[in-house]
Amino acid sequence: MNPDIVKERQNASFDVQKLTYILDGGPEKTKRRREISLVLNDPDFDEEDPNFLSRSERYEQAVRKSAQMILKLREYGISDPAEINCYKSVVRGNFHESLGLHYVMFLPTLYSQCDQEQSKKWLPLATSFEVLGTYAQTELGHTHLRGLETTATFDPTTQEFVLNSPTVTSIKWWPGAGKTSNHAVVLAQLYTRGKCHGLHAFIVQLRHMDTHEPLPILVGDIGPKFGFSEVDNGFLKLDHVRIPRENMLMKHVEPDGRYVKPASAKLTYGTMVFIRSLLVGLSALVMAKSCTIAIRYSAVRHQSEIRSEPEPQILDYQTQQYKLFPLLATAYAFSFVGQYMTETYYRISGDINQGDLSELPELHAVSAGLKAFTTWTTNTGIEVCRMSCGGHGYSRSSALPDLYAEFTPTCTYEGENTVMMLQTAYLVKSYRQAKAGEQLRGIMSYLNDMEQRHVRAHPASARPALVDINDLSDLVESYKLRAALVESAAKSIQQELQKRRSHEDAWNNSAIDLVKASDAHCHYMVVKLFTDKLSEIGDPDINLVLTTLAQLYALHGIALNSGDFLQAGLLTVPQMQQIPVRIKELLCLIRPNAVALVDAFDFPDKVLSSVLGRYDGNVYENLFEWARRSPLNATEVHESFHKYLK
Ligand SMILES: CCCCCCCCCCCCCCCCCCCCCC(=O)SCCNC(=O)CCNC(=O)[C@H](O)C(C)(C)COP(=O)(O)OP(=O)(O)OC[C@H]1O[C@@H](n2cnc3c(N)ncnc32)[C@H](O)[C@@H]1OP(=O)(O)O
Ligand SMILES: Cc1cc2nc3c(=O)[nH]c(=O)nc-3n(C[C@H](O)[C@H](O)[C@H](O)COP(=O)(O)OP(=O)(O)OC[C@H]3O[C@@H](n4cnc5c(N)ncnc54)[C@H](O)[C@@H]3O)c2cc1C
Repeated sequence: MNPDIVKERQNASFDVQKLTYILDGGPEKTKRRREISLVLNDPDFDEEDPNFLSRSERYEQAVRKSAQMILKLREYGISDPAEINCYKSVVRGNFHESLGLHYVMFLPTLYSQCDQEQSKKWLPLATSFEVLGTYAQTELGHTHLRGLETTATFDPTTQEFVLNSPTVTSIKWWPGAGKTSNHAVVLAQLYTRGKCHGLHAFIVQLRHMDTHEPLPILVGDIGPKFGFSEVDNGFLKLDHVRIPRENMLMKHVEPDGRYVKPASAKLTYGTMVFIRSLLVGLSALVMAKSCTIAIRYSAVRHQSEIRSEPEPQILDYQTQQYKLFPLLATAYAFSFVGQYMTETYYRISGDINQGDLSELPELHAVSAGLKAFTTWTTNTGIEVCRMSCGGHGYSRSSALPDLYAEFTPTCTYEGENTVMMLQTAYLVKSYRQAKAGEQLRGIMSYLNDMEQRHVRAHPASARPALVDINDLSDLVESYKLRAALVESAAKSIQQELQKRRSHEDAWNNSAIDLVKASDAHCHYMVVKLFTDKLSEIGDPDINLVLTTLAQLYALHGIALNSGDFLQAGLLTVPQMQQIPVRIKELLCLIRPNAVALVDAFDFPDKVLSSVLGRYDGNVYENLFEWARRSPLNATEVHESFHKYLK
């Protein structure tokens, strides 16, 4: 064990184990997660470091691992979805799996959209993995749902739907598992009795069940990408492919071609809402991994000097702390927001299953906004962690390049982040409702008293100081009032309308304000949820250290967005000047606990797969060992010498 890291752990002011329990949701859950993590010792999962393999080899290794996972899940009798998720995230490490789409999109779509008869047919096939599925929605030319071109036309004479990709732009593009799957949920515009009824989901068989040969359908892999090398993102061109009427999910077409409206057309989009909710938790997980790597490495790396010899740990540099500790605070904040998002998703989707759709718009708005907010922040955060590790952060052995490459598409997939932020229509609508005197409930209720508070551009000196910057509840209140930026967005729309612009143009001309308002709303939610969580934590030592992190998270966010807070007169200039001073004090308070705080995330070394983030801190000898395994070192003299240099 590296002596620096031993010393760091001795300095901790709280019980790491107890904090792990809080993150997991209780000691029982930690125990079970650790039991599941024992799978890492299973020799059947021994594998080559993917960084030393070609793309095709990586795909093959991933398929083998996916198949092993299925067998092992059966062998160990793991069937609870949360446990399956835990098991898979341990085995997957920092990479995706080729059967991922089957689990996260195909199966959930079947579960939520099959009627009884369809469930009876498809669920046994899909849960036994005879049917391997993907989710084919995006097309070469469009992702915007109303713009999708693939058609499904009902033919009452044969009781079939005819699926067709009429143009190049209508070819399905991106769905994972282009080579792996034999079925797809295909999203297509439904036509019956000559009328279009919008997007609906259909189950389409793509490949022969025994030989895996494609049916008369063009299907394949779209080629190498920025990351996602284990995943065969695919293309799919359907040329008048016929499927039985029973393959339409939620069956909205009667045998005579009559269309029966669903309770809400948006139920077809449910799987996207599910994944967006999951991505909030994934952001927390990846931010936590990145911080673990960068902070442990910063504790064992010595460089340069502060006073005179010996060289200090780089974690003692104030600037290093300023790079990493706000991200550490963010990892904690997002962990609690992830828990909230999961609970909210299951609560509201439970109501939806019972026929109560009243909270569907809120679930959509919250999951879309938080997905965008947390993935954007994490995406930037991983890169900060990587650069804070200097040159060694650039080596794939650090895992940070892979974490970035695998995570960055979360800002794009499942709804491009700007587009998701623009789903703030809901916020503006809520604001208008509140203005008209309606009492809002839930997370939007803060808009009820906006008219009284009148938060808007104001000379800061003209307003009384509202905020004690050391008081978290005051900071939450400030974020809440800043979230009233939605008022500016609503006003911008109003002004545009007064200029006789159409509603659509008024919307587009206010889009920057709308995204800002949405971002401020999400930021408020994160600060509030983090602060609320503190009241649940009884252990005084843990409460203290998490309060310090929450304060850092809130104040750092204000420092980054000082213009908003000053403009709205929420903070005075002298208060603003105190914030950097307080942030520096908080960095000093967090410093002795930094390693313990990342230890509490409890990532096994194999899951981190990072030489820099090793628990024992023995970085250098293992870095040398890792480099020696590089395929270029397989022979002392590389063949290119004989071919070209000699
Ligand atoms: C420590 C923590 C531990 C935790 C650990 C946790 C670890 C977890 C680990 C797990 C690993 C997970 C990751 C795996 C990897 C995944 C692989 C990759 C998968 C990628 C798959 C994909 O990438 S798959 C394709 C996704 N492709 C989109 O995402 C299209 C976006 N584009 C749109 O989504 C629409 O285009 C857009 C813009 C809404 C306009 O929708 P539209 O066309 O209908 O038009 P409008 O805007 O007019 O909307 C009309 C009205 O519908 C309302 N509305 C719209 N959507 C609604 C909805 N969903 N629900 C309700 N309401 C909705 C709207 O709010 C309006 O409401 P209103 O009328 O009242 O105003
Ligand atoms: C790794 C990966 C895996 C994927 N897996 C799947 C899958 O399994 N199944 C599937 O169906 N799809 C999948 N996708 C596709 C993914 O869902 C889309 O790429 C995503 O929804 C974004 O759409 P787009 O690529 O068309 O981007 P575009 O929408 O073309 O975005 C390009 C730019 O235009 C801007 N823009 C677009 N519309 C607006 C607007 N209304 N207002 C303001 N700005 C706008 C965006 O902000 C962005 O800056 C995957 C994508 C990736 C990268």
